[in-house]
Amino acid sequence: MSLRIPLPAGLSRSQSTQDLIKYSSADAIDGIARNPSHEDQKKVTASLPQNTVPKNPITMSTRFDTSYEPQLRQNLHISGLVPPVVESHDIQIKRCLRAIASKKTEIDKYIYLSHLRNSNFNLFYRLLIDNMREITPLVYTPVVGEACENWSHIFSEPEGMYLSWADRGHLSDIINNWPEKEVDITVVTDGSRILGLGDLGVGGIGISIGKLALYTACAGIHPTKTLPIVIDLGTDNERLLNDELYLGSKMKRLGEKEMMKFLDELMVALKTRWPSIIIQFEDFKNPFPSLAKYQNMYTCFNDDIQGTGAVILAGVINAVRETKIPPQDQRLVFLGAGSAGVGVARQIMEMFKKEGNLSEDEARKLFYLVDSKGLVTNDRGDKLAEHKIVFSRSDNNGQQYKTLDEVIDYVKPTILMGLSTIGGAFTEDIIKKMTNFSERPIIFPLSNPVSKSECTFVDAMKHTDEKVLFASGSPFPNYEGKNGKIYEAGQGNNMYVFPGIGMGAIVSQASLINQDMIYASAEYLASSLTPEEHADGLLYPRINRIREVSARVALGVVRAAERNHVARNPEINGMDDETLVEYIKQKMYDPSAVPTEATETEPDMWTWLTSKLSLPWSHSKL
Ligand SMILES: NC(=O)C1=CN([C@@H]2O[C@H](COP(=O)(O)OP(=O)(O)OC[C@H]3O[C@@H](n4cnc5c(N)ncnc54)[C@H](O)[C@@H]3O)[C@@H](O)[C@H]2O)C=CC1
Ligand SMILES: CC(=O)C(=O)O
Ligand SMILES: [Mg+2]
Repeated sequence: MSLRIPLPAGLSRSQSTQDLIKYSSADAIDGIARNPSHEDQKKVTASLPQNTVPKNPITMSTRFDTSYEPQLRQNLHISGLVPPVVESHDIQIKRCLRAIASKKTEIDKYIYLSHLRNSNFNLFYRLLIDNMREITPLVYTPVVGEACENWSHIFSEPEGMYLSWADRGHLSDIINNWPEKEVDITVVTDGSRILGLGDLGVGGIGISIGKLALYTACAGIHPTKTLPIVIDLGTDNERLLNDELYLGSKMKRLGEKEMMKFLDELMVALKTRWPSIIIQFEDFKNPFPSLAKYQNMYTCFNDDIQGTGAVILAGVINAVRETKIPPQDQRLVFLGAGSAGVGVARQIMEMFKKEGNLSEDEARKLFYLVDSKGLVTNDRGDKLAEHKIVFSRSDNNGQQYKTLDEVIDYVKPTILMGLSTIGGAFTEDIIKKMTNFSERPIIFPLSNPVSKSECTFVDAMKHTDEKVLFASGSPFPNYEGKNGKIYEAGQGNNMYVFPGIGMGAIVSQASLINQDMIYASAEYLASSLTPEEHADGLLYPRINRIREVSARVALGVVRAAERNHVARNPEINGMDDETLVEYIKQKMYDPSAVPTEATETEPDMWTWLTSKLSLPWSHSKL
């Protein structure tokens, strides 16, 4: 039985890795995707609706780019306010890279990059898109974790909205304070479980900002159309409560009831101001109630349950194929039975049902979930949280398995997943044991940031004699094998799907984001690897191709939205895959697409200054 998922129509597997790296050029992206003739390509583009090509207006925070020609500077009234040289983004990026290299700590690099984003987001995104592998870890996991932990100490500009319990009853008015007229997508966290770092209170806004930066870099959602939000319902983090610099409300975290009340009001406020807004829930300690309540009412999804489920499903599809063991003969142990663990287990179970022709019950029996109390069983004596019940075992003959070691000996798994927040939990002994149960053990330590990863890439490679099929939540450096071969660690992080899910929902104007759309994101991701990536043993595409990959994921999401009758954009009716993917790409923000001349309506310096003074921060459009 083959698990190979067919490529979406038009996706070529024939391009070289070198080509892929040049994805920032529109021609290169097209070449990778379809390898069309130039004439074919023109036909596709000509058939697109005329308003597709996005405008990229000069905004307050792109106003002082040194790439502007003298005439444009005059029109913008910025002559003399920028150094005289006119230089390309490439040259400016060299300066940025030098500046980053000169910073002594990673958090200093993070701070520098935040300032760059706020002072010239076109340059920031050019830098990020062209250097995904190097810069992503500085704006996302792992460094964003450190930033969130220290948020109240490094804070200098708002960059998003802080909504507190004291604001309830007025959330609509407060949402109206956001200076941008159009918002396509928001990431909302309550800061209660940031990566594997626990309750970081309002510092959690760093994760909303980081996720949205990736929406822009990976899927081309315009930066001004993204809105990071943290809801501040207190914190149980004593360090923060005792810190005079803490920026949030100094009170104990409120309970589930208050949170739902607050979210009810927030959802209405967001939808009232921006009726088509996509809402992504992120890093809630208990995200199940909000997903259950809102998923059929709003265009929303939960990244930790659904995004993670989809991205790991994609990696597992590719890894299971390598093991040559059919789904019905796989056995999976999950360390961690929280939102991510259960979300991932659910998605893989769906795939096993489909690909292995298994009933729900047969598929479910392949999964063994372990939480802080041991193997999740019906008779272990505690009241199980609702989300765990579906995977709770009843075949343990009254025996309770308390440690991961015991569970491994009992289950003899072929697949080991880590979503536990326990760094180093996959010991040498455990990794070695995995080689007894499968020639190619699948070991995915997925907890973030790196310090919480259940094992390192080096350990997984060494202790399995380089046989492991590996993916981690945070990036690991390459590993040089015994024969000098260089192995790359797969990054099983929801960043491979959430940008495409969001973009797909925006492009299709989806009224809802349902399971079929989430599952499609995994299928299209799994099938997006090039032959070279397969040959190199990768489970995920190389990260420098992520913009191309996100367009493919978005295509899958749009197709699923259409199948499920939740797509509302009449422009996409009847488009074939080739035209649709072109349409998606043309919607993508390109940081280099700046106008060469400003219109006469550009304000002079005085108007600019007054508008800047009256606005909370500098991203506002003129
Ligand atoms: N790679 C990725 O894309 C993603 C990774 N994650 C990571 O997964 C981790 C968990 O996230 P959530 O499930 O949302 O958190 P959660 O708090 O809902 O779940 C954590 C789970 O780990 C279990 N656990 C805690 N200590 C344990 C111990 N000593 N032994 C065994 N189990 C233990 C808990 O009982 C719970 O079931 C975090 O580190 C997060 O960063 C989450 C989402 C996406
Ligand atoms: C990646 C992510 O969403 C998390 O670690 O929570
Ligand atoms: Mg998360």
